[in-house]
Amino acid sequence: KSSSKGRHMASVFSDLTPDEMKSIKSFLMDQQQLKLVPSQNTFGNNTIFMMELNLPRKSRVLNFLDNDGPKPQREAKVVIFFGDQPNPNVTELLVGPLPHPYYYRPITPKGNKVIRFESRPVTAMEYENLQKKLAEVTKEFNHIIMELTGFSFHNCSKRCLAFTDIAPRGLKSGERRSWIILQRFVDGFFLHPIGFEILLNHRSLDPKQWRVEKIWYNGQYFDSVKEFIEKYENNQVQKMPITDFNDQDPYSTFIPRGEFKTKTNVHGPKICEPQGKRYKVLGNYVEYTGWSFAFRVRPSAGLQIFDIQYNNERIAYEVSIQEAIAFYSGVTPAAMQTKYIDSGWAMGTEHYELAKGIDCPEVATYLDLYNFYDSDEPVRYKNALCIFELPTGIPLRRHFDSTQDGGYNFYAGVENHVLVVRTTSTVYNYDYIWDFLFYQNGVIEVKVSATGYIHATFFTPDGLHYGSKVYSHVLGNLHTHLINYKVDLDIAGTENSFQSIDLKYENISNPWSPGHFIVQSRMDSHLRVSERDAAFKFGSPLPRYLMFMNPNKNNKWGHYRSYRIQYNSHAHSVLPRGWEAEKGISWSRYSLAVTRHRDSELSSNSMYIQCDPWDPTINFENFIRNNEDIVNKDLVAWVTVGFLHIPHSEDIPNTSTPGNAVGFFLRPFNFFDEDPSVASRSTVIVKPADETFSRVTIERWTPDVVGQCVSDKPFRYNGTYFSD
Ligand SMILES: Cn1cnc(CC=O)c1
Ligand SMILES: [Ca+2]
Ligand SMILES: [Ca+2]
Ligand SMILES: [Cu+2]
Repeated sequence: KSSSKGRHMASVFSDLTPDEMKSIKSFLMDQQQLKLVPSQNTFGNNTIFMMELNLPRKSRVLNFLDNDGPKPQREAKVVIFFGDQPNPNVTELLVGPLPHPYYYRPITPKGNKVIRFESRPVTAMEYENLQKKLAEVTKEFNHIIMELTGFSFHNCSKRCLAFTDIAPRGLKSGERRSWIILQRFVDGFFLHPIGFEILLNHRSLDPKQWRVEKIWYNGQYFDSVKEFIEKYENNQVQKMPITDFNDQDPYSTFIPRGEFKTKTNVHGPKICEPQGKRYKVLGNYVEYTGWSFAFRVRPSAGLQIFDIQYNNERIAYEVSIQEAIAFYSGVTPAAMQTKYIDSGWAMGTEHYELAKGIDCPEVATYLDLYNFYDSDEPVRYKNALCIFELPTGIPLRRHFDSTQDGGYNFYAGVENHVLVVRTTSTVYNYDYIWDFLFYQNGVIEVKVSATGYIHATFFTPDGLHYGSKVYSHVLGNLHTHLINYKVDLDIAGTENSFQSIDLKYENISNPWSPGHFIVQSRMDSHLRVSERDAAFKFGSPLPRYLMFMNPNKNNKWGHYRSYRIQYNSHAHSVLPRGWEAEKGISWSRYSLAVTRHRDSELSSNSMYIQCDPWDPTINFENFIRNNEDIVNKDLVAWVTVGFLHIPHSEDIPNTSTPGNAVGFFLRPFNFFDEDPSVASRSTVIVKPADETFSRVTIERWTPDVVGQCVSDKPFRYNGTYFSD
């Protein structure tokens, strides 16, 4: 397929353009019956909250991609906040056709469930009101906050307070009351809790009705502001003054301090492309070595890669981020309540500009992304996605064929390069770096690295059961990060089966020494026939080989063509099955679950679960409840990776990426007849030209001289240990 055809095909997955967003908005605003008003109005109005591409059904897309069928109609999914209704609710509308829409209809959630108004994500307008309310309610005890901390919400100049609201917002469906942590508003304010946490009920559509329900200060609970003030004045409050703040202290900042043994005040190595780019980016379509694929970035969860092909053969229809959660523990009410479900914070829209040379190499291709989320216009996020080719610094393959006497028969090696597609999500304190890597040997790596600031609470001595003290009065709270991915592999077609392989010991008579026994391992393969049979709960070991295979297609050697899912993860579940908020993240019960592909089971995530995990709009458990047959069917793997994070002093000022990356590989297993990287021309073969090894012949398929950026000397090789 030509690059221009590839680009045309990939456009079926491309995100809404700013022009499409504008025309959808003006079409909907013209629909009088919807009574839509601009989004920065009050809560009691009907507003457009967000819009995104509505993916066409897979069968229609495949008909377009594979059979020259018609291009599926482009449609959008638009989320409306219906505040101006007797029963305020959230409704999703299907709007089309694009680019000039003339119809819309509600998308009915499974089981006709109404999306409760309380389950909507918090908007900028709600935050403005929360900020105002906090200023208002703290006014009454501002003198106490000042006395204890020197910081305030009022006339505060360089000594202001910030806040972090945590979620879920209550204890049962229909509630909207958030614990709010007060912090000093300085660089890295997440690391500056001052000891106050406030429970604010903000369910009412009229912010005047919002009420403080509880105050927590340094280990004590109070039912009202009045009770707190009275007890404080009667010396019934355990005070923990923290007025010794020093604004020269770099603690929570990125400012360098200390010295290394060797200097770092000149540039380190950089990536360069001496003969130009070896990949193509055409809109949302990418070609690199044998690979081609399409991508999009959805507002809730971010990057999705589609139609991944190697040598014009599809390997996966979709590999995409579904959800990222961080569930915490602690002794303060905010810490014990924090169960972040980040698609509910629109992590797919929180992709800010990538810094050249730090977030991605200088030479990367940078693309802008557009969101229509909690705004009245498309908003451009400049350089928010990057694509680059990276030398991994380790050979893809190599061999030094020694003669064992100081000489050699040949040296050969293949340079290892990988194409990376990267976005980031800064979800308040945390920064996730999302990578999809394409290796030349047919391997795909999917990886998330966590960095940013930890979520910290005020230190009280009992907090030490739930984390580490990382500064005076600051506890880094333990939490588990879990990330769920959808992996819709289509191995040599859509009809696939799923098999696990592990080893079992056998004890057999030794055929070459009667009376002795051989104990060895033997493959123990297990075809998984139903969804339950292919749902692997955390707590039981995951078989080591997890294979998507096509039982109708063999490679040259008679094996079923397969791809293997290989984990790089240290995850565990976060709550007992069925316990309250756990119902909203039932995918997290399983490290892996393989289900039948259903267009009605497009995602495991929903933006509404963070604010209502108790009665979730999507329940992943329902995907496997009907325990469908999965032999020779279109299958999807739901992969959960993650890690336990017990913060420690080296998380100050930031969690760093080394050791904090998890993910998985998709590796060919008898899919090809040999390693497809044999097509790589980044290969060098060296052979001695004579018996004295004084001359060598070098075979290579790339220019002799790399070019200025690495060295202006040609590649040389000797290989012996007896010449210089
Ligand atoms: C406020 N918030 C929501 N998610 C995060 C990052 C994960 O812990 C922070
Ligand atoms: Ca099913
Ligand atoms: Ca599939
Ligand atoms: Cu963490």
